[in-house]
Order: sequence, then C-alpha cells, then structure tokens
Amino acid sequence: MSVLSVYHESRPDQPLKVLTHLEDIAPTLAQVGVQLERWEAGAPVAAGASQEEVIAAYRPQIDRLMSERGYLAVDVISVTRDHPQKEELRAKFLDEHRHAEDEVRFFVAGRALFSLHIDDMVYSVLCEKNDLITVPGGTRHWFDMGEEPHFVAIRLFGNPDGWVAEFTGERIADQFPRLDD
Ligand SMILES: CSCCC(=O)/C(O)=C/O
Ligand SMILES: [Fe+2]
Ligand code: NI
Repeated sequence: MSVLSVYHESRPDQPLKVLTHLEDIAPTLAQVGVQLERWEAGAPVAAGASQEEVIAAYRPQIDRLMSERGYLAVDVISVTRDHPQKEELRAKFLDEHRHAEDEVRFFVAGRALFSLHIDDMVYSVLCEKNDLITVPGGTRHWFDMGEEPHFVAIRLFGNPDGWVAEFTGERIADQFPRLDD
C-alpha cells in the first residue's frame, strides 16, 4: 500500500495528513508538481533478473515514456539485504539532494520511502511495487531504502550520464521518520 505523509518542515513528529489511497495521494502530490501513477506489471520478472531482463519486461512502457518526455537514459537499481554496499548506498541517498532533471522511478518490486522537501513542507511517499513517481528537476529530496533493503527500480534520466546529484548539505533526513519507523 502506498502512503503519503505530509509534514511542515518544523514538525517532523507530527504529520498534518496521512493518505493511503492513490485517488487521494495522486492529486495531493499533483498540487506540488509531483506525479504518482501505477503501471500494470509487464511480463513477470523473476527474482534475480538481470538489468536487461527487467528493461525487456517493461520495454513498451519505457519506450513510451522516453519518447513522450524525452528521457535519454535508463538503468535498473536493485538492492537487497545481502547487497555488499547497502549501508553506503543507504547513506548516500539519505543525504538531501536535488537533480537538475526529473527523478523518474518505477518500482518493479519491493518498497522504499521518498521524502520531498518542497517550500517549507515535506511530502514522504512510501512507494511500492508498480508505483511510478516523477519528481520535477530541482526538487530537494532524500530516499530511504531501510536497514534491510528490498527493491528493484527502473530509473529514467533526462541526462545522458544517468544519476547526477547536487547535495544540499542539510541533515534534515535525520529528523524525519525512516522507512522502518
Ligand atoms: C528508487 S531509485 C534509487 C534512489 C535514487 O536514484 C535517488 O535519486 C534517490 O533520491
Ligand atoms: Fe534522487
Ligand atoms: Ni522480491
């Protein structure tokens, strides 16, 4: 179940709103320029599938999005509890950052928490399998995969070099609930 918790940046202990239905979450996020959609699963993807197999399973959806929105690169990120760099990866994405281009992520499996820092509000979106999230370029955000990560996500980039981020240096993620809280 996808969940949206909305906070004022000064009150990480007290969400102003918690929404659990896509019909409520999507319009709330749309008001701040963020899109949350659900894609029907493509061909089934086996556990341990390669990046090429995951992309092949969702090829029609990926091609459509790339041609409609002009994205230039695609990759697959897969992190599970036995990933040798899970702590480093978790720490990297927990640092508040922004990308010059849209952040477009489709969850093939598993779940993780995106927190979007827009004006003086924080929108924490628990994304799960079949969710497609599009965050406008320039949006401050962080991402928590949890202590025991389990997700596979397709990433689409408007930048031919793929993942490039500018870290804000703010420790705001430390104040807000994590995936496992
Ligand atoms: C779900 S994709 C992994 C995280 C990532 O690419 C990112 O930019 C998080 O903010
Ligand atoms: Fe990001
Ligand atoms: Ni799985």
